[in-house]
Amino acid sequence: MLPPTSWFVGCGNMGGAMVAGWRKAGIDLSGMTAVSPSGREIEGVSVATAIPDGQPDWCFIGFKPQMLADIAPGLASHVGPGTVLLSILAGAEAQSLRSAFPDAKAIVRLMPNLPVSEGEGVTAIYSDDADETLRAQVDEVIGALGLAAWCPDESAFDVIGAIAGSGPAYLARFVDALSSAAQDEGLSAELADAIALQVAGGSALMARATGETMPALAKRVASPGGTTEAGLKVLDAEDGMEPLMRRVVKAWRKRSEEMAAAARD
Ligand SMILES: NC(=O)C1=CN([C@@H]2O[C@H](COP(=O)(O)OP(=O)(O)OC[C@H]3O[C@@H](n4cnc5c(N)ncnc54)[C@H](O)[C@@H]3O)[C@@H](O)[C@H]2O)C=CC1
Ligand SMILES: O=C(O)[C@@H]1CCC=N1
Repeated sequence: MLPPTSWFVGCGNMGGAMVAGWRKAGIDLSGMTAVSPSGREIEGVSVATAIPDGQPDWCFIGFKPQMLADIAPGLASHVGPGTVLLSILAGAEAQSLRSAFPDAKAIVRLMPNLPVSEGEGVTAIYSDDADETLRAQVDEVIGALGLAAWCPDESAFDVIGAIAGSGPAYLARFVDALSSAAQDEGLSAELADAIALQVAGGSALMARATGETMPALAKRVASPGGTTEAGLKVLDAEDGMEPLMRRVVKAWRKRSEEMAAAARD
């Protein structure tokens, strides 16, 4: 579980979701301090408005990637040879983090997504210097938030980030588009939103329970020559869903590479 002392420097949307997930999983957070300039209360952890004295066992960083160059110089002396640095910053590569925190015991990159707050998240994990003991500890702590996926390299880490880290936003757009289409056909916004979300949630739950593949699920819904098939023809067209998602992931990767280059400077 979490070591005796841990800090979460920059505990906003995403950091707060991780804390909520650990709370829900019953993880002991008594040794965790969130460092947050706003001083906003975060249930379950103590909050400091400035970096405290000392060096924690683990130091999570969860501020915006663009702030790394501003925050790291003041934080680095607190990340000593006994401190593991765990970063959720998109785009900041292990090598850049190592330069910013040269004394860290190990550098671990995490790419979580917001459903960690419900214990239903996906978190990509990468480290090139964590030993077996640390890997097992990280596995346990991150595994409490949902699926924990260790990546062999940062390229795989980026792919998981693209589909899981950002995935809730992409899925939100799909569900919203389904609702908008229903509203165009005359349903009220309230009913259309509720139905679109129930379709997404229900289908995901069913597929996970049965282990059914997505093509098999679609086939089971679409009667030959029926209404679903007519709709699927639009989604399956040459300029349909798959090429669209490929463009989405390519745009993610391009932006991630730009951010990685900026963090290297
Ligand atoms: N939102 C998401 O779904 C995901 C976000 N991430 C990563 O998480 C990080 C944070 O993103 P969000 O939580 O969405 O942003 P956010 O803006 O909600 O959180 C950033 C937090 O950093 C704090 N902060 C600002 N200056 C600070 C300072 N000098 N010292 C300490 N804390 C400071 C802010 O008060 C805020 O609470 C980013 O690096 C992003 O790449 C990663 C995966 C998913
Ligand atoms: O949009 C971002 O850059 C972060 C990384 C994944 C989700 N949010």
